[in-house]
Amino acid sequence: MPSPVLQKPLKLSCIQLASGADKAANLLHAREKVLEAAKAGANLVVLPECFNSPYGCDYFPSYAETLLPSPPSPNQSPSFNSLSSTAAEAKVFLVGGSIPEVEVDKDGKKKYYNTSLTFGPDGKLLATHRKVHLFDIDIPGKITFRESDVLTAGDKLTLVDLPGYGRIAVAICYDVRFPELAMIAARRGAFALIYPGAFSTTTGPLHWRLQGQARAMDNQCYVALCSPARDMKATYHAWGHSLIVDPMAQVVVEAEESETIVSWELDGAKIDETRKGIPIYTQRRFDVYPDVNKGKIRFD
Ligand SMILES: O=C(O)CCC(=O)C(=O)O
Repeated sequence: MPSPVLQKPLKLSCIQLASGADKAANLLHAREKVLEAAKAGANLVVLPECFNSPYGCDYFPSYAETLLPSPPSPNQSPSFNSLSSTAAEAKVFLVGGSIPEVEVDKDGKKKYYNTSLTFGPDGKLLATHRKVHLFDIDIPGKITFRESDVLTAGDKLTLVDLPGYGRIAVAICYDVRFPELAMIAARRGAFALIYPGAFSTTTGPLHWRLQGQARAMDNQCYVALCSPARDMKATYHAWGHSLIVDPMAQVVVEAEESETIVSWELDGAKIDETRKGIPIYTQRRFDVYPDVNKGKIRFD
C-alpha cells in the first residue's frame, strides 16, 4: 500500500558543490554535477546555500539577481534560467540551493533576500523560499555574523508538492534551528525537510548533525542538509558534511568536507513504520499545550 506521505520511493542527492567567485563558472559546474546525480538515478537534487557566490554579507549586493516578475529574463537572473534549464535537461526536481535576490520597489529602494528556487523536471518554477530566520549570531572570539545588516527576512513557510511523490518543505540553513517551522511542515504532510545550508567550522561540528537528527526525530520524516564544500581560501569556511537523516533520526549518509554527492533512496514505508512504532502523531496533548500547527501561518 502506498504511504500516505510518500507515494513511491525517491532517490535524493545532495551536491556538496565547490564554488568560487566566478558566478558563470559556478552555474556551469552546478549543471554538470546535477546531470551527474541524475545519471546516477536521482529524482530530487539539492544544491547548497549561496552555491553561485561566496557566502558573506559583503557579497550579497554584488551577486544579487532580480527574480520578480517571474519568470525573470536571462539578463535579470542567469541563475534562475540556468537552474530551470538544468532541471529540465536532467529531468529532476531541483532545489536550487540559494542565491542572493534583489527586489526593487517603485521608489527604487532595494531589498535583498537569501532565496531558494525549486524547479520541476519540466523546468517550471515550483516554489520560492526566502530565508525566514536571518543568521545573526555573536560568539565572542569565534564568529560574528549579521545577515540582517544587508538582508530582509522572508515571511512565509515553503511547502512544495512534487507530483507523483508527495510534499517536501524547503528552508535555508539557520531556519533549521527553529523546530516550529519543521513541525508545521511535517504535520502538513512533508515527507522530507530540505535545507540548503552553510554552517561554519565553529557551529558545524557542534550542531549541524544534531540539528538534522533533531528535526528528523521530532517529525519522523527525512531531513537533508546540503552544504558547500569547504574552501580554506574563502572568507567563510563552510563545515561541509552534507547529510541525509532517516525518520528514525539515523544519519544514513554524510560527506566529509570536500566536493562530493551524497544520495539515499527515501521510502515512505520507513516513515509509516517509524510513526506506527512510536506514535507521537496521535499522542500529542493539545489540552496541555498549544498546537503549533493552528492559527495564522503564512505559506508560499
Ligand atoms: O546556525 C548556524 O550555526 C549557522 C547558520 C548559517 O550558517 C546560515 O544561516 O547561513
